[in-house]
Amino acid sequence: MMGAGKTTVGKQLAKDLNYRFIDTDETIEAIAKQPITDIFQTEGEVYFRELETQVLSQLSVYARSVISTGGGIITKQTNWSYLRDGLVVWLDVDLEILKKRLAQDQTRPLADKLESLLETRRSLYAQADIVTPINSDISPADISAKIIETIPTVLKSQVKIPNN
Ligand SMILES: Nc1ncnc2c1ncn2[C@@H]1O[C@H](COP(=O)(O)OP(=O)(O)OP(=O)(O)O)[C@@H](O)[C@H]1O
Ligand SMILES: O=C(O)C1=C[C@@H](O)[C@@H](O)[C@H](O)C1
Repeated sequence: MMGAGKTTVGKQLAKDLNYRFIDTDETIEAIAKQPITDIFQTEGEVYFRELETQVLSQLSVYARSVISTGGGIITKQTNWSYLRDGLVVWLDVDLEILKKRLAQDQTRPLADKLESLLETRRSLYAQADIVTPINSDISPADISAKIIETIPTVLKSQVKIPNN
């Protein structure tokens, strides 16, 4: 979700894992040579979503990478096939915390629909491999540590041990 801390926590996680960090929003802005707010205004959301899928499909083949995505990436079924190339993390931040973080921010075109977007998207976010609830002050370093701690359990549940 926008404002959840994907960039902040993602960068910390990449540092802790010694992985590279890539942000799909930043990549789209670099390719389109304009800010996302302008892309929404001039070309519309459907155009943005098409770019987003193409960027994700290219990035999903990268190994040893933390990829921070736009909060709406989970809304397209096609995107899930790319997301599943890695482990998907949902930063499940309380609505009140999100509202506070985004109150002063004019750079997220859909921020005024925060509450309804979260409600419609919640079940999609919940399909993540790792769900990290954030309902109080917790530092990006502590969130990153929690995610790393959970990885072996997730992998264990996904790996099928063959019969001898
Ligand atoms: N764990 C945290 N504790 C306190 N503030 C945080 C935390 N994580 C992020 N923030 C702050 O919340 C704001 C939004 O964070 P960030 O830009 O990382 O979110 P995002 O999920 O990447 O947003 P978007 O997808 O809309 O770009 C920033 O001002 C950031 O400093
Ligand atoms: O939640 C969303 O749909 C979005 C979040 C941002 O990161 C951007 O990807 C864009 O503003 C759309």
